[in-house]
Amino acid sequence: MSAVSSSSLCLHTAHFWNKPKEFGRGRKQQDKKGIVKCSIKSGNPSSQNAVRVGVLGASGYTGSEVLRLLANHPQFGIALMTADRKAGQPISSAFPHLSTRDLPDLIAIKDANFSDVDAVFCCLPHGTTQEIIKGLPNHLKIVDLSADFRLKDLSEYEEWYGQPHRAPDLQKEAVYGLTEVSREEIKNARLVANPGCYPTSVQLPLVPLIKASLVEIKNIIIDAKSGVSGAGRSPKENLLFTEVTEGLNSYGVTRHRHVPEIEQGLADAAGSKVTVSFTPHLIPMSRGMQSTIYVEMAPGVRTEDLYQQLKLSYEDEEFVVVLENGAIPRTHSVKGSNYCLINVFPDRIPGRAIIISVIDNLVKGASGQALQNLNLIMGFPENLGLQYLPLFP
Ligand SMILES: NC(=O)C1=CN([C@@H]2O[C@H](COP(=O)(O)OP(=O)(O)OC[C@H]3O[C@@H](n4cnc5c(N)ncnc54)[C@H](OP(=O)(O)O)[C@@H]3O)[C@@H](O)[C@H]2O)C=CC1
Ligand SMILES: CC(=O)N[C@@H](CCC(=O)OP(=O)(O)O)C(=O)O
Repeated sequence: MSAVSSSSLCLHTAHFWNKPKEFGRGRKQQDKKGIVKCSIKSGNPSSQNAVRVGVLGASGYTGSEVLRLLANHPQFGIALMTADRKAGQPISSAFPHLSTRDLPDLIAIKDANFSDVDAVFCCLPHGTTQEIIKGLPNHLKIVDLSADFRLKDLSEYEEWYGQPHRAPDLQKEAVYGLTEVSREEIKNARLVANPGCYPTSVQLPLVPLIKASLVEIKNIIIDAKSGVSGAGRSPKENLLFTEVTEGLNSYGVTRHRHVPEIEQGLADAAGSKVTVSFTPHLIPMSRGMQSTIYVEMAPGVRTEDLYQQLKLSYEDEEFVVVLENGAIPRTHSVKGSNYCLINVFPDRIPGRAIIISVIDNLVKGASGQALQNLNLIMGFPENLGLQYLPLFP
């Protein structure tokens, strides 16, 4: 796969997701290449014009989730969508659930012309993403959902990802996009490294508690569980129905690549090195993630203090909700939404507390947070296109 070609297919139109397809009319508006004509000017966020967005990796789970979320976005129009194996196909063959809207066909990245695009969501596998982003034109705002630009320390990147970083200069420029923590930096970023799903579910509860010195930064134990969509759409033997259903699979024990990402975020909050025990598990459900976090409280601190601090930290946040005392956060309560639900409980072991945090791995853990970040970059209200209630049951 190569970097972007400028002599390639040019898509001069953006597709507005906020209107359902007009059956019988929409098709008539297509030109010979099947491109739907819409009179949408490109990206001046301060005016009423639409921002023209590209989705790289639109045939994957996070890419399709970006498309679903953009359906309710009044300002972002979809200008182009890429795939690898599925390049050349209409989106309806990759994702029948998206076939009720007029969208561009999937194309290879090498055939994409970004001259008329303002911003991209990069929903590609980690490792290959850095080369692709390196080849993108400078005018683009980029929210990268992969892990490629998350670790500031390049030697740590090499240690955990097993290869030297191939775009170190871009790495220096990237802003880590945990929205509630780095909002102001994100607003001015060109390249945002969207956090991993597990790190999002862990950092949202722990960062305010560590910043307030309410928990000890040693002895943090994280027991985390993810639905299978967290592993992406490419076929893998360990993701077969027979391997996953009716079972619980731990993986990456002691060496999951989200360990350094979590430790980096917690160290920033603490101002000193933090080491965590982190064990992820695959559970037989499509989407959803829970992190159960065991912490030791600072001397004299009570569980109630942790609870009040979390309440205070997130009282003005729309998407992070600290539940009422004693209520259990459940993955069912966040499915399809951008919410993170948190609560804290006293442990039977004196001086310790148990924190439970749940998110939808594909929304707050990926595409929803990415949209939150692009809204910020483009100067729009952060919640635009994200006010979905969870799907329950
Ligand atoms: N799934 C999740 O819950 C989360 C995922 N992430 C990260 O987001 C990124 C995307 O994940 P996800 O959507 O799950 O992955 P998928 O495997 O579902 O999708 C990957 C996408 O990238 C395309 N692709 C694969 N290889 C290449 C290549 N060499 N060149 C160009 N395009 C390529 C695929 O095209 P095709 O289908 O045609 O092969 C597909 O569109 C990953 O980095 C992942 O780690 C982050 C947070 C959560
Ligand atoms: C269930 C499952 O396999 N989950 C993925 C995490 C998904 C994610 O956030 O990955 P990135 O860091 O690549 O963005 C994993 O454990 O690798």
